[in-house]
Amino acid sequence: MVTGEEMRQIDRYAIEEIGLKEELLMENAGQAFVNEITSLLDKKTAKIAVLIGAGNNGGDGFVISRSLLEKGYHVDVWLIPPLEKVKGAARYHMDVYLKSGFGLISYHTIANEGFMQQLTNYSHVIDALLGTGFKGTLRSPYKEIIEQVNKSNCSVFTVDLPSGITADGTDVETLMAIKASHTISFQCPKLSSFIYPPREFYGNLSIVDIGIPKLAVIKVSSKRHLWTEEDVTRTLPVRRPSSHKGSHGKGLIIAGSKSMTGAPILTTRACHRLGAGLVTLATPCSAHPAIASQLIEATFHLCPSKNGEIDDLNISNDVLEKRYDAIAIGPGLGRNNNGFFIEALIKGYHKPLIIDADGLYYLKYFLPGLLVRKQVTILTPHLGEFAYLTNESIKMIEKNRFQLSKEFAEKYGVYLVLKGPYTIVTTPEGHQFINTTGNSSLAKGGTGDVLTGMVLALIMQQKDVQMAISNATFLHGRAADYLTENGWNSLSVVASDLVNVLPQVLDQLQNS
Ligand SMILES: NC(=O)C1=CN([C@@H]2O[C@H](COP(=O)(O)OP(=O)(O)OC[C@H]3O[C@@H](n4cnc5c(N)ncnc54)[C@H](O)[C@@H]3O)[C@@H](O)[C@H]2O)[C@H](O)CC1
Ligand SMILES: [K+]
Repeated sequence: MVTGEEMRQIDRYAIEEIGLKEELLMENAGQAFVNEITSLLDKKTAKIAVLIGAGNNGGDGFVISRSLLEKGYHVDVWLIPPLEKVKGAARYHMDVYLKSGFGLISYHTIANEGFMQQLTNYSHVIDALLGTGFKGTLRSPYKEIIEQVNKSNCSVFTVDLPSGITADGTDVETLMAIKASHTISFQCPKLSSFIYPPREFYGNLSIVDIGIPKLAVIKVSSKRHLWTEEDVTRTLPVRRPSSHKGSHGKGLIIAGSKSMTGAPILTTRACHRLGAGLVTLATPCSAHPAIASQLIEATFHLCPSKNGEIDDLNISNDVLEKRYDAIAIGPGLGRNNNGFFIEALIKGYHKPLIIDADGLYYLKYFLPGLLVRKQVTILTPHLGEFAYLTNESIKMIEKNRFQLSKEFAEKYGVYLVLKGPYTIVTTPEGHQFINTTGNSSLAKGGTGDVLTGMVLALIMQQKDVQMAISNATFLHGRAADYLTENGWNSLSVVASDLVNVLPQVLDQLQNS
């Protein structure tokens, strides 16, 4: 996962330090693009317009056009800028294209509105207008061309990233960009392909290798990575036959209130489902009867309640440390008391602590306590909770999810799980791991409570905290995908469905 600048540095390193010629990389890019799309194009019926800009994205377009024409596809090349504006590697490939005996249409030979008419002759458009070199606001005639392509009935394949989208996805205000059905991106996914709303313009995304040596990527040391199924199957804890319930962790969940009894049930069930050995639920005595009838595997620690919510934990930190390997606090806690027991835990419980939901509401007043806390602390806010914690607007967070979560995690020395499509797990050192599972069925109450229970279960069974969190996040999203792929309508998935299909999801992974 790279920014535009990091991609440029990777390119430069491959070309200048390793000595791969840019023209070669461009040839590889064009050929890889064609290999990826031929299965989607019917050679007999497809009529393809390749729209070519002035930079190297356009250069790719010349390689793509030459390759498709050599394969017998019906292709028209539309060169948008005047010929003399095409430079460098793009110029090299334009010359190769022309000397291979193929022609081009210069956009400037037709009036602007004529182009709209022309588009009706094509079934497909290949967008090689702008790539990672795009910045600022779209200049003419690209703006008009993009509007017309989006209005046409053509199916659009876009080269590297949709024209009008920046690689970093920061300026999401005035989004005028190519709406692609497929994006074939080179070597590394760009940040904007995992940020909404830019992501919506990519359509189906495939990443193709264009022969850039891994050393070039490592040298630029981008600290953002996808957390893939391969990472999960490689790192998920495997049960040892000799294990016993004590070896899979004893967790405490502090959650629930008289008016919110479902959240602690979801969190506790999810924690059991993902293999925790022993789970105790600390909940106000006023909520206990309603919850206890639903949870047979859990034990309880009853807390004095005020306003139907936990008023005090009524247990000392050193007893907590002796009894529990980790604590998760927050689901359904309520916000009507002072939450001082959370501050006491931050200061005095020297083992891993997960703070979620209403726990984050109180945390806002105890943030300085995080600056001195040395032990593992995991925060799992959604966009709204993170906006509240940081006093930023949700829009601001959405535009700068990577940067803002990195700054927060590094400042407070916490693992930050910024939930949403493409949940980002950030470590205290600022490494970021992006989740790629899940769907809109997760956007409803209770799903966050389930994730909290899953994170608690795995951090007690895996040494590496980031891997445990990323695995929990992956499985959580994969449960939602499992449901929608097996007949559940995404509207009707409820949080407890996620918990119920975890065995199948684990089974699918371990047998994949
Ligand atoms: N390793 C790789 O990823 C490779 C990538 N390749 C392709 O190269 C482009 C990046 O090429 P670059 O020349 O840097 O820029 P672009 O082609 O994206 O665009 C520059 C071009 O666009 C004009 N421009 C910039 N901003 C605007 C604007 N707001 N409005 C209008 N026009 C604008 C600018 O003037 C330039 O003329 C990358 O995406 C890949 O597709 C290599 O081909 C192979 C290796
Ligand atoms: K493009």
